Formats: sequence, C-alpha cells, structure tokens
Amino acid sequence: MTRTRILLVDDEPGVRLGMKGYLTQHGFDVDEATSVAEAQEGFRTHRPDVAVIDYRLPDGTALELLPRLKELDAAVPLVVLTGHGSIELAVQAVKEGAEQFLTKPLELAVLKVVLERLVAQRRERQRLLADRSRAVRTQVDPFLGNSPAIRALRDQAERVRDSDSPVLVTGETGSGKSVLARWLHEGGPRKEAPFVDLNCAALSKDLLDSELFGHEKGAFTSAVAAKQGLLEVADRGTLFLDEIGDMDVAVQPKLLKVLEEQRFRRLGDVKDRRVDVRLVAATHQDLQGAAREKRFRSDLYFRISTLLLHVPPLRERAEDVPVLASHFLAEMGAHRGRGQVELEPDAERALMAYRWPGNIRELRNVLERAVLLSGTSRLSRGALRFESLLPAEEPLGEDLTLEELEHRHIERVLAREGGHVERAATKLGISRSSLYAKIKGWQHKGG
Ligand SMILES: Nc1ncnc2c1ncn2[C@@H]1O[C@H](COP(=O)(O)OP(=O)(O)OP(=O)(O)O)[C@@H](O)[C@H]1O
Repeated sequence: MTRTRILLVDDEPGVRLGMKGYLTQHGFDVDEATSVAEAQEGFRTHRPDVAVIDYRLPDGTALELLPRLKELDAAVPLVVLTGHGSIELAVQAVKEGAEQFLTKPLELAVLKVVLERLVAQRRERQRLLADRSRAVRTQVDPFLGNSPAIRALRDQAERVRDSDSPVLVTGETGSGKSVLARWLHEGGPRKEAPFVDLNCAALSKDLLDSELFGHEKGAFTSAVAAKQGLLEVADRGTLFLDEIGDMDVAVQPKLLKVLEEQRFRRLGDVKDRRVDVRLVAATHQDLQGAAREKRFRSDLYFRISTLLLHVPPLRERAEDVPVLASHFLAEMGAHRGRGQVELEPDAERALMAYRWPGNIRELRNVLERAVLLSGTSRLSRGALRFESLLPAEEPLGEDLTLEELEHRHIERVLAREGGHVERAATKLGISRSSLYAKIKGWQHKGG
C-alpha cells in the first residue's frame, strides 16, 4: 500500500514535532512548511495527498493560502487548524476551498481519522479521473489456459509484479499486453492509486508532450489554463505507455529523466516536480532492433527493459484456444441472456489449427460474429469466418494420398510464410530448388 503524503504547515516547531511524530508512526509521510510562501513551494514541487494548515502563519493566514493551493491543484484536500473555534472563520475557510476545519488543541486520533477519510475520497476521485477516457473494465485474467508458455509467463509476471522497476511487455498485436499491464497494477502494491493508460502511437509529438507532462497557463497559444499531465494523475500509481516504440524521439529523453530522477517539468514551467510512478510499457515492435538502428534511444531502451515479459502469440499455445473460446462464449451467452454456446468438435479443431495473426482479439471477434450470425447454441466449423487472408487451417484429412497430403502441407507453409519460397523451403527442410520443382510439378498437373 502506498504511503500517504501530508504537508504540515505550521510555524510552531513544537506543534509540528508532535503531529509529525504521531502521523509518521501511523504510516504517513510528512513534509513540513512554516509559512505561506514555503507551503506554496512545497506543495508545488512535492504534491501532498492532503495539506494541514494552521490558520495563523508568519506571512499571512490560511485564507490567503487556500486559493493559491487550490489553483495549483484543486484535487488536494485542505484541512485548516485554528486556535479559536470561530464559526465565521470556518465558513470562510470552507468558502475558500477547505474540506475540513479543526480546532486546537487537536485530538491527534481525530486528525488521523479525518486524514484517512479525505485521502480515500481523493484516491477514488483520482481513479475516476484516470478511467475517464475508458470504460472501467472488469478484471481479466491474462493467464487463461494451461500451456507451458502461459504458465511460464504467469511465474515471471508474479515475480516482477511488486517491484517498482519499469517493465517492458512485448508481444504481437492483440495478444493481451494491455490486459497483462492492468493485471500488474491491480494485483500489485500500487492498486489503490490510479492506472493511467496512454497510447503513444495515437498522439502527435506535441499532444503526447502536453498529455504526459501537462502545461502551465500560457505555455503555448491554446494553453488558456494550466493542465495537469497524466504523470501527475498517475502519481503513486502505474503509467502504462502502450506502443512505446512509436514514442517521438524528442519525448524520449524526458521520459528517461522521469525514470531516472523521478522528476519532470510541465511545459512552460521553470521548476521540476517530483513524481512517483511505475512504468509499464508495451510494444509489438522489435525495440532492441529499433535502438540499434537509432529509431529508439538505446539509453531509454536499457532503462525500460530490465524486466521483460513476453506474451506468447496464440498460435504458440494452441492448446489454450478451447479454454479462451469457452470463456468468451460464456461471457457472450451471459451478455445476451442466453445459455452457454458450445463448440462442435470440427469448430474447435479449426480454431486450434488457425494461425491467429490478430491473436486473442481476433479470436474474440471471430466467435462474436459466429454467435451473432448463427443464432444456435452449437457452433460448427461452417459458422466461423476467419479475418486473415490465410486459409483457415483445418487438420489434414485422413483419407488423402501421401502426395495430396504433401501438396496441402506445402501450400499451407507457403501461405504462412506469405508466399516466400525461400523461407517456406527452410521451414519444410528442403532446398529452394526442390520446392520450386514441386510447385512446377503441380502446375503441370493443373494443381
Ligand atoms: N487472457 C485474456 N482473457 C480474456 N480476454 C483477453 C485476454 N487477453 C486479451 N484479451 C482480450 O483481447 C483483446 C486484446 O487484448 P489487449 O488489448 O490486451 O492486446 P494488446 O497485446 O495490448 O494489443 P495491441 O498491441 O493491439 O494494443 C482485448 O479485447 C482483451 O480484452
């Protein structure tokens, strides 16, 4: 569980000492400030979860400080303390944005309860904010199936889940990289904090910059108000950068700085801010190759790739296809208020033999379409329409001659290799010229 950070603003060292001792003992991290000016600076550079502010400060009152803090970040709850319980003061403080007003002498246990409640509310709001662009998903198990490949992935993922180091998730499109990233967050020590998900391929350099780092008012022409970056939203949580291979090279050194120093700067700002995020990055590209060819910074590559998780393509774990398929079919049945749709044996065989270039996403789509169009409770091979241009791979028939069997197998390997004769020949374990000879032979026979 992440520790809650409190900013304590009081000019009396004795009061601060007492409160800090108590709160630290109860699991809070406490930063201190002794004046309006120090409080503003501390709040700006090291954002607390809650600020506790004494009413009277050497250079002003809490009423002056409140709107300034609210301007910096309206989401941080503020608690005001005063020596004399005055209703007018309380009303005024609340008007200026204080969430809570407490009188001195303070019951430390009461303060603790108040802080815990405010922090829980803030975390909930932050979580909603982080999920604003996506429907909240129910937890998906990334390790459905029992193949050695998926069991090995689960073992590795469990080992890296609780660490703070960056993780790089590799795998083909649709194989479940995002699902795994979310699982790392939801099962790990940062689960109470936000999971922020950003697709680097979908944004131009400038947009990516301002989405990630935020900006100050006036940083560029359209920046009419200051904006929090997603790094700040993800503070204490997980930042998931999908398609990191497409991140603009100009943004990459800034991300490296965040990872190395836990600092970043909003566009147009003059000072750094501190942030504590765990990075999970994903890519379907060969990032090492991209780094070698200077399309991706190699220092960033090394920083993010110490913990590497590779999600296997579905075709390398065909035995998991029936498990995944019945999971999707149950889900679809429940969604439509119908019973479970079952697979006929010929459909199951076709699903297991197909190459799934679009992986789990494609499997789900194929089943969804089949369920919609067939309207029956048993799906046969004929109901399946595969997305890829490759022929669906049904098991080779038992009553073929050896020659027909060879012919079909060669066609299949050629299709898999995209018609590349040399690669197909290597796969088949024969020379290119023998493969050509065989193909020519069929052409003669009109095959
Ligand atoms: N283990 C799983 N159980 C159920 N659904 C899954 C599983 N893995 C992936 N999916 C589903 O498959 C689809 C693709 O998954 P996901 O978005 O995680 O893949 P990805 O590898 O991140 O793809 P891309 O590279 O295109 O971003 C999603 O709809 C997801 O819900």
